[in-house]
Amino acid sequence: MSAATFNSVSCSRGCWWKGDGKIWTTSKPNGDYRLNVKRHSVVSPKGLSISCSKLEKEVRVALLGASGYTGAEIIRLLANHPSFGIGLMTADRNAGKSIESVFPHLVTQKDLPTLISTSDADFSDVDAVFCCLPHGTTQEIIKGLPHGLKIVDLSADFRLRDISEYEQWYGQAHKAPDLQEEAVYGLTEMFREQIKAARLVANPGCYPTSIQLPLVPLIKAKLIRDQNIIIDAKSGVSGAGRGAKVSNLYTELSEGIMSYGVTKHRHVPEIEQGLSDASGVKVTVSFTPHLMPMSRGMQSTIYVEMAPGTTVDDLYEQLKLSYEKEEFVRVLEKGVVPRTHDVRGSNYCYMNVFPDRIPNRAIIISVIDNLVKGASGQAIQNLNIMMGLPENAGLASYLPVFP
Ligand SMILES: NC(=O)C1=CN([C@@H]2O[C@H](COP(=O)(O)OP(=O)(O)OC[C@H]3O[C@@H](n4cnc5c(N)ncnc54)[C@H](OP(=O)(O)O)[C@@H]3O)[C@@H](O)[C@H]2O)C=CC1
Ligand SMILES: CC(=O)N[C@@H](CCC(=O)OP(=O)(O)O)C(=O)O
Repeated sequence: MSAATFNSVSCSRGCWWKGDGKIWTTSKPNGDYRLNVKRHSVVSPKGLSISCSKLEKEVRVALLGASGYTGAEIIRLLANHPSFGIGLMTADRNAGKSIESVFPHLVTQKDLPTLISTSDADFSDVDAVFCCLPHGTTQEIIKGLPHGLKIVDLSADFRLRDISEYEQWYGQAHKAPDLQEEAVYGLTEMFREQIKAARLVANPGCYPTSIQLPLVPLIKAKLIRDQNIIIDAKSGVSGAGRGAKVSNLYTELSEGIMSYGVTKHRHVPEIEQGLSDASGVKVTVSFTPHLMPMSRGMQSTIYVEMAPGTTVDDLYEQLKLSYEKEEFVRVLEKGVVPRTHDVRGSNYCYMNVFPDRIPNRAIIISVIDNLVKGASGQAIQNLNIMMGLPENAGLASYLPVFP
């Protein structure tokens, strides 16, 4: 016998509920209670484990890839979110486990659903999806989701407008070109208006976030030359995800620095897409990422040529002006060096600009936490906007963790 064969039950609080096994309503005031039924253990109304709880979090989100680093970070950040509750969590190798068995630091997060395989997920009870799956797996999964859901995809699968460029840099054909056309690039501070109306937001990569935030306003204002931009960037190892790789072993990483993806990192086309849009002509950059012996954090040090007659003070004032109303982007006092330590665990980007010793050149330093502003924090910022909530909901209370 399944839950659908009866239509009225009472819960442990003693209130009566009506329903069909899937959707339940109660006569409780304002309908702000949710009935919790363990559907898989249903034998009869008598055998049901039934309780109801006050519905404080009215937006139900699904978390695909909850057993990865960005998934865990979304769970951590949502603990303080006033409106987003997690209704569904998926995993691959970890399907069938509880979240605290995968991430013991989340043991205090009670009432989270058991991790299930993405292919077993039922989306009928959720309003929105955070997709934290590896790139290359995401297009087909998102294509199969019910149309009414708001989706923020943290992977790179919908970031490049030109699908031939996706194929060139990611080594496989795009599997959802129609969806690519409707996807909105989720660099929040730049595309807020488009994000409001979006159904699918492509959350930016961590390096592109730390690089575009300082460069886009300066290029738009024509204060720097849009050519000969050199970007030297460094990331904590969590940027590579939780999957085991020899190159990410402690012995390989500790007490050393490693450049990787030299001249061919897949974030190049994403960075160049954003900078070219800002400039109006094709921009190419020299970009070299480095793996640092730290778990999280990202710094981009960017060398630029200033436009004729422009000073470093002009660049500084433009950045100040561009971000004066932004909560999560801070242009530090003149001369103060941004440090990854100062944004760790928070959704902030800190930046500053310095004169180079070579005339007409400037050095920009931008730092973020790759897992927060570079991934899960910006994803929540975007879903807040998509759901018509305050943009800082659930994010403002996270101060950086220092040291
Ligand atoms: N880490 C970072 O700093 C950033 C990451 N991103 C992007 O966000 C996405 C998630 O990254 P991250 O959390 O670091 O990655 P992880 O490798 O830590 O986690 C990946 C998640 O996806 C699940 N998974 C893996 N393969 C499949 C599959 N074939 N089908 C269904 N589920 C699968 C894993 O399940 P299980 O572990 O149970 O096998 C896990 O839950 C990636 O696209 C990444 O590029 C974006 C910005 C920054
Ligand atoms: C240290 C490290 O390996 N970092 C990742 C970037 C993480 C990121 O921004 O992610 P996606 O584009 O994958 O979403 C890399 O270089 O591929």
